[in-house]
Amino acid sequence: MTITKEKIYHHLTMTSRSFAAVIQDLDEELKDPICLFYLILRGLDTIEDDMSIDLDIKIPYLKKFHEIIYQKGWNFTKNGPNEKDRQLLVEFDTVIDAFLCLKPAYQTIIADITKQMGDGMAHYATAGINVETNADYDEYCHYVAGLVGLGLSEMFSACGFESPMVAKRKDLSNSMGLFLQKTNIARDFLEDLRDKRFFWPKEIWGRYADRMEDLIKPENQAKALHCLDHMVFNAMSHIKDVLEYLSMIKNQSCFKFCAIPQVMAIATLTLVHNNYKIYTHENIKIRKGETVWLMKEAVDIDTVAAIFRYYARLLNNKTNPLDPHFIDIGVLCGEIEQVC
Ligand SMILES: O=C(O)CO[C@@H](C(=O)O)[C@@H](OCCCCCc1ccc2ccccc2c1)C(=O)NCCCCCc1ccc2ccccc2c1
Ligand SMILES: [Mg+2]
Ligand SMILES: [Mg+2]
Repeated sequence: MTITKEKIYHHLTMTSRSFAAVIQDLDEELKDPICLFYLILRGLDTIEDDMSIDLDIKIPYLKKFHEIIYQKGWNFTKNGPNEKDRQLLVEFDTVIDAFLCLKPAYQTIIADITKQMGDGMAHYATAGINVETNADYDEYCHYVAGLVGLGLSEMFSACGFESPMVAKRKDLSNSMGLFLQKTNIARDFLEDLRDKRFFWPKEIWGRYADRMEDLIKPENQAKALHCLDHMVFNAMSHIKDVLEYLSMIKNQSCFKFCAIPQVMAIATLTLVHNNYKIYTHENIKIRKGETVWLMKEAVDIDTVAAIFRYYARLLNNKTNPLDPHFIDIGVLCGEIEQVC
């Protein structure tokens, strides 16, 4: 391993518990391109997430990041001291050196997704622009996660591991990202509220409270749980697309890479559903043993479908009959059972 490669995989393990493992298990042809795709977008996200950076500094960086990745020697030291992945940007020149060694086809895919994501993040970072409607919510999640799915599908098809059809089904690739991102947004309500980051759409929370922060008041517990279940129901709407996408993936290394984050997400969503701890605790996550079991089991479409069926039934059993979405969740779980 050259020094650069060692540094690259060090940054990967430092910035992501969940994605580092699945990226490192990828076939040699895709491991470096996807690792760098991850690090470049994590670098972009580290600028987006840092609320201590003035907008008139932040927004230009978000929009020009797709050009910065070609500038040898570039680093960024404007992150606040508490920004969790700031070291990645302080040493970003190593990422750029490795990116410039990739095959041009991968460089082009990465740069194109980075440009679109940066433009989308800049739009939603603009003062006064918030996630208000369900359409805004889908659009924001498309920018920060759906686009990752599109880029990954393009790489799978470009290297020949998967059919060109995988890159063509942008709707399914987009849903792969939306399911993961919406699960995290439902899970991280309290952390994001503390950071004054509002991702839950007003079209949803507005039906249960006058202000989003009212959801954490103990006297609003029943409405807060109905709101949470509405967010869970919204995320579940992507599951059919996720299963259809996974059924297209034939290469074993690509399949595990795609399937593991999805089964972790359905397990997390089931834990989050109807769980008042979302409003009282941060860092809610599934048990280590469950994670190990899911990573071992998610090896083929039949087992993954069975895992989704298992959690859909678990989630349905947890649903409170008084919940306005009780019927809808039951219908959706029934559909999942049919698709699987
Ligand atoms: O700061 C944090 O730690 C969390 O940040 C969240 C946020 O700020 O909203 C948020 O940041 C989003 C912007 C940067 C995207 C970074 C990323 C993530 C996973 C990747 C996997 C493979 C290749 C490239 C990848 C790029 C975040 O990390 N959300 C986690 C869900 C994103 C899922 C992306 C995704 C989409 C489709 C996929 C299909 C197959 C396999 C993995 C997939 C992964
Ligand atoms: Mg982030
Ligand atoms: Mg972000």
